[in-house]
Order: sequence, then structure tokens, then C-alpha cells
Amino acid sequence: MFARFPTAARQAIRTALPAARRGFATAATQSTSRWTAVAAVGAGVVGASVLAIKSQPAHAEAQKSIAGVPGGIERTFIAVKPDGTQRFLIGEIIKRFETKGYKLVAIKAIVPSRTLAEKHYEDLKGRPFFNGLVKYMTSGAAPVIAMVWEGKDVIRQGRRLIGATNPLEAQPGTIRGDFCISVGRNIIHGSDSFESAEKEIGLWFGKSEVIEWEFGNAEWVTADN
Ligand SMILES: Nc1ncnc2c1ncn2[C@@H]1O[C@H](COP(=O)(O)OP(=O)(O)OP(=O)(O)O)[C@@H](O)[C@H]1O
Repeated sequence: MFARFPTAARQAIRTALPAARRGFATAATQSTSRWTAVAAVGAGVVGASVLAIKSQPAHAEAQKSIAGVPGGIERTFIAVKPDGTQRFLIGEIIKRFETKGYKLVAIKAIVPSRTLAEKHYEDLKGRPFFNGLVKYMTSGAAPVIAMVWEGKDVIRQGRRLIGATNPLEAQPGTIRGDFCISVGRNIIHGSDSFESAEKEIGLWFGKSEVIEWEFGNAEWVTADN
């Protein structure tokens, strides 16, 4: 896609991308112009507009999301549930995301409080399985492995890697399709939308727990030429 850009725009994007990645989580001190340049790229706005946004006001910085840019470089919340932990599937699940090309930017083992689990699944309150779901997530028989993964379109792609909620409906090759058989023990959670990712990352992690870092070989993973 780069080949169609004016040279100056290409250069602006190259300058902006690393800074934007650095600027995901905190960044009151980061450059507003660089971040907003990436927002423009994510929205498919190129060329002169990439340069023009340098003059956008500083309040744009405050609107930056912990889940990144929708459809662009996003972040998603992924959790290995207690059954996945008990069944020694943490490494396998991490491997699926890592080898796909996504970047792990936060991870911790945690036994969630009832309040946290209920907040996380608040849209399911009233469903017959809600209490059992919360009990299973909070039992402490094994921790939840909470993670944030970052990369292009990672929210939607993460759901594809995970597979259908009911493992019996999940395609072979997906995580649930390969490793489980019961909807009540489906080993993994993944954010299902940009809004969910924002909510869930904010619920499970503090800003300082999400680490900004760069792939040494980013060009080999992310380039579109
Ligand atoms: N019929 C059911 N019986 C038991 N548990 C269920 C049932 N339906 C859903 N669950 C549990 O509730 C979780 C949340 O359900 P939801 O419909 O949000 O699916 P999901 O988005 O694929 O799952 P998750 O949010 O865990 O990624 C499921 O992953 C599963 O653990």
C-alpha cells in the first residue's frame, strides 16, 4: 500500500508508527501529532491529511484509547480461564497468539474477586449459568491468566483464533475447537468488540501494567510493502 503514497507521507507514517506504539497507555507526555497520524492511517486517511493533522489540538491526546485504533493497531483482553490453567494450556494459548504475529503487552496470574468477575460478565447477569460462571472464574482452584495482546485487527482475529463459544461448534484448528468440549469449560476468553476490549483491559489492568515495547523484527511481521 505504501507504494501509492507520496514520499513525504510515507516518511511521516514511518516516523509516527513507533511513537504511536509507545504512546498507547500513558502518554500525557507523548507527541499528539504522532499519535493522531497513526489514527489517520488506521482510518485509511493518507497523504496530505497525514501531514495536516500535525496541527490538531492537544485534547486529541486525551481521547486516545487503551484498546488502540479500531481496525488498526488494536489491543484485546485475553484470559486463560481456570480450566485452561489446570490443564496446562497456558503455553499453547500464548503460542497461538505469538506465532500469529501478535505482541504480548501485559500478563498476570490472578484469582479475580467476585466483584471483578461480575463486572466482567455483567452483560450476562440474569442468564441461568451466570452464578456458576462467576463461581468457576473466582474459585481460586487455579488462577486466571489475564493478558493484553496488541497488533493489527487483534480483537476480531483473536476471536477467530479462539473459536465459537460452544466448543462443539468451534472449528478444528481454533483453540476451543482443538482443546475442549464443554461450553462451561471453554478455557479462554477474548474481547468481542473494541468497546469490550476498552472495558476489559481497564477492568483487569492498571495503565502501568501494560508495557510499551517494539518487535525487533517488526518489518517482517507487519509490513504491507
Ligand atoms: N449455556 C451456557 N452454559 C454454561 N456456560 C455458558 C453458557 N453460555 C455461555 N457460557 C459461559 O459464559 C461465557 C460467556 O459467554 P458469552 O456468550 O459471552 O460467550 P463468549 O463471548 O464466547 O465467551 P467469553 O466472554 O468467555 O469469551 C462463555 O465463554 C462460557 O464460559
